[in-house]
Amino acid sequence: MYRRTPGNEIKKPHRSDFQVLEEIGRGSFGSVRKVIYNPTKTVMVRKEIKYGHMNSKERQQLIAECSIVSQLKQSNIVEFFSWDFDEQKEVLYLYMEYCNKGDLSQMIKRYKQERRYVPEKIVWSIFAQVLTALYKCHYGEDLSPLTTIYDRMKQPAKGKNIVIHRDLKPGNIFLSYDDPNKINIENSAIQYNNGLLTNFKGYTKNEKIENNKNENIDYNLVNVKLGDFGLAKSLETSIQFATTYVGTPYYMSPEVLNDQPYSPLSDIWSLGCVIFEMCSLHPPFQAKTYSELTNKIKSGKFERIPEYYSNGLNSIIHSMIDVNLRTRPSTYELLQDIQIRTARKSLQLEKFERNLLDYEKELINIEKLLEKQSLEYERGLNQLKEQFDTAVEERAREILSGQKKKGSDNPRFYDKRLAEYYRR
Ligand SMILES: Nc1ncnc2c1ncn2[C@@H]1O[C@H](COP(=O)(O)OP(=O)(O)OP(=O)(O)O)[C@@H](O)[C@H]1O
Repeated sequence: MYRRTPGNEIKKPHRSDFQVLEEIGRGSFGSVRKVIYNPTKTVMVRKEIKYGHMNSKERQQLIAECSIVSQLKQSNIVEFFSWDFDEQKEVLYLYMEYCNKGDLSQMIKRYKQERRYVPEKIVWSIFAQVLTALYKCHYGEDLSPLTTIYDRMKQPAKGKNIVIHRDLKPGNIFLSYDDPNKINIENSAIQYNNGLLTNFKGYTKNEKIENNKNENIDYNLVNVKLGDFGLAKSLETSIQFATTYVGTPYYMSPEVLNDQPYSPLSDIWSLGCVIFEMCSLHPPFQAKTYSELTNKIKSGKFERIPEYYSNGLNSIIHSMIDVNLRTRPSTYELLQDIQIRTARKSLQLEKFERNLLDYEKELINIEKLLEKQSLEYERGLNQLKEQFDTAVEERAREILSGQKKKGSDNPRFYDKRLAEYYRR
């Protein structure tokens, strides 16, 4: 992301390096737009956060959290590229990886509209990927790949750099196909034409966005990316958060509702609610009023997920939505579950297979290129051979007729052609 300048020093991207495209949504703190980072032609999102109302302490906290989140690099976490300020407008811009297949709330909505359950294999796969992201956040280290599903996992060290998400909900779990940047440029409302950005022919912006909404997505193939975290903490204390946060706390743990501090286990409660919703197509606790909802959450009583799903899945969800913090499992403990291990192993194998296929495609391309080069080489050689034969014939005719062509008495006239022939 950081490009090298002629002086070879690494330069932080500037706002002018980004081409701003269409708005893809609006959150509590401002709009989210697609952008292109011109030096690498990469599609990203730019999220804006208006900070005018914050006092200097809150601003400093926001910056500190940006820098923590920017260091969280893991393939199941939305990559954070850079940020900058527009001091006049008092807006902070965050530049992040663009996830091209929407988020989990949109996926749940689709299944609900189609009156279908999300297949259990997809539920486990998404569950395992979010846990992999949470492992990085809660323990500050990457989860090692599994050799077999029975591998013993070493107990993670007590993390120094613990990051708690604090706002885990379906809308913050993003979905993406592999190589999103390539796909995005093709699917975008604009396209490259000889290096210039032009409007996509035949589509108005809105039609194209609408088309993307109706596009077929194979949820077996999506990569899960956890996004939008950390920042909630600094914003939560701000006046804007208090006045604009209108969301219902469906995923908030009872301890947080009771004003106790967030802990990694609060994320586990929220994740339990998200997985429940993926199965039941509605959150575990619903109510008409805020106080009825918080009472239900604090009681911790909710129904079984539909019979369509296994007892194993039902019981792991119930273990997570547990009011008792002492018995609620940690990320590490959840990763021991045999179904989670199976889902992780199968994701690893699928990725390996995809890499093999890519490798095979690359080999086929190289083979075609070599074939083309060898044909061109042969054609060139034949041309030279013809030229040489013609020259020899001409010379023979000259000798026989006793005539001389200008320059042909110079032996180098023929040597040069011969040398070229043999050099080839
Ligand atoms: N990295 C991303 N890739 C693709 N789409 C994104 C990305 N980040 C946000 N979006 C989309 O932008 C829209 C607004 O997102 P944002 O996270 O700001 O708000 P929200 O989650 O809807 O609400 P809140 O601000 O209360 O969390 C959503 O439709 C979301 O799916």
